[in-house]
Amino acid sequence: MDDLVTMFPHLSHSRSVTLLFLFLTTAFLLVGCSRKSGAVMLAVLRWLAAPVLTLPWHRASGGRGTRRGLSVQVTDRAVARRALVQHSAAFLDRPTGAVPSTILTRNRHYNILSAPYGPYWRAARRNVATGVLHPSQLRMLGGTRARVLGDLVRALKSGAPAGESLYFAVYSVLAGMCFGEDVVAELGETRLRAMQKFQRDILLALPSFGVFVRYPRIGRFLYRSRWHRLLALRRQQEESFLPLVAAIRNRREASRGNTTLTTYVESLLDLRIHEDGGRAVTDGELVSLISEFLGAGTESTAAALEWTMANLVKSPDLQQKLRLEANAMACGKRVIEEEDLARMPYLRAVVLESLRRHPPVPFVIRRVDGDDAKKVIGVSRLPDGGATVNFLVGKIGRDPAAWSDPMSFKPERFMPGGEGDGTDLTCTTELKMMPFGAGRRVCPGLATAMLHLKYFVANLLTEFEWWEAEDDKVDLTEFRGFFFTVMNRPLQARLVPTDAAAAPWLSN
Ligand code: HEM
Repeated sequence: MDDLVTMFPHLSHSRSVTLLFLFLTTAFLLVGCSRKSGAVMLAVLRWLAAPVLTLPWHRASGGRGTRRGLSVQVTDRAVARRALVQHSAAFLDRPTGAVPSTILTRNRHYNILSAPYGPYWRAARRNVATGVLHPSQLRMLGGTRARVLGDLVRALKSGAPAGESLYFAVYSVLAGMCFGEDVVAELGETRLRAMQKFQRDILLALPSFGVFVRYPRIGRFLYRSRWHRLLALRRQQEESFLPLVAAIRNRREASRGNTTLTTYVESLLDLRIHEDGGRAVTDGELVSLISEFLGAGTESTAAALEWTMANLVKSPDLQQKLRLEANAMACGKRVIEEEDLARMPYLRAVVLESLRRHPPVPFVIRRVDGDDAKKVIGVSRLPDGGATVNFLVGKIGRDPAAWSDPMSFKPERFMPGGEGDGTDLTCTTELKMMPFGAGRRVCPGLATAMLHLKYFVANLLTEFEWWEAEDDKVDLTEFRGFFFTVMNRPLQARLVPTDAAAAPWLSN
């Protein structure tokens, strides 16, 4: 039954939905509610879906975008920039059901990713971008990063699997930024790991919940066990996060004025939506915003970190070149910190090449309507309710017109004089790759992600030599999840400590 989720990606068209509803009701009445009825209904729905998905919409012009059904796919860099940057006002909303929180809360509690363009989105986005993700705040988090790096290095030295350990490290840093170091310390590693696990469970289960957004009225009756699972997962989120929020709320009065560092939860408690009567963020929104911060921030950054380390394992010569740069920076220091990273051009090149070659978020998606959008995507009319435009991030970053030998991993292309020299990740001046999206809804975590990627890669290379395991070769095959592109098999590597004496702080 899972393929129903992908079968009806665009059934928002009013006629299709009416037709679907009539058929479904008839089928339901005919076959009754027995378990076997599911298979019959699936066949009916499949049959019903076929003509809807093959509506003869014409091809989009203005690049190599092709238009199928009610969806436009853009692979051309110029079209992507024209749409997302130059005509950003027409490309502001994401389609309902394309983002996790919309699905999990059935459109009831928005976070930044799922919010339609408007006062709530503006306030929530400004809060995170000028608050916890702002470079001035990141600078104050050196202690959190060093604590997590220490735990990570210890785990790797004791033989913990590389891929899984990288994910937990990224999650731990973000949890520190979200709740504060003291709350995370009180939680302890076991509970933090449990929180990360259920966040992952949600991500894996989400694709199967899309039916409840598309069929809000009948979905819960047709897919009863899925419905109960969705409610249970959301309840688990609330039971996990809200007690932490309450603890922070009680505690912060005491520390008010004593610290310049504001955690994400504290900033959310202070947030007011001025254009909406000055209201505070509701508990439902709080849970969705926290879940987004931990989920979107971890899965994307950790996937990129894993891809980067995997490519370095595959290319010992590149790894050694980067290690020399890192060692020169580490010289006599406990850890390579933020200010050092800015002086490591090859490190930046390696991370950028990894994001170009393996962007963790495979597409950027928008719901569009109106004349401006029509002009940009090159169509004369749009169906009722607009169209979905899908910018294929991976293809754009591998465009042979922009990148020589685009499938190869060559960090040198981002060094001075290379074709990627000066690449603008926000795509404001030029769009050559767009791993963080573009335009007004570009990822607000860009600077944070780049800092964490560079920080972990640099320090992990000074700590270890990363070799391919004899019996478990690194496999660079991609697994396309619903929201993220990750390694098909988690990274395994043979780690050789470079010099235990160089890191005496780890023996604490
Ligand atoms: C390597 C790491 C990351 C990658 C590749 C990535 C990628 C993306 C992409 C492609 C988008 C969609 C942009 C668009 O539609 O134009 C996005 C949006 C978003 N990202 Fe990230 N992201 C990363 C890290 C983070 C981090 C660390 C956070 C926060 C902790 C974060 C929070 C968000 C949020 C809140 C949005 C929604 C923005 C909006 O709708 O206004 N991301 N990200």
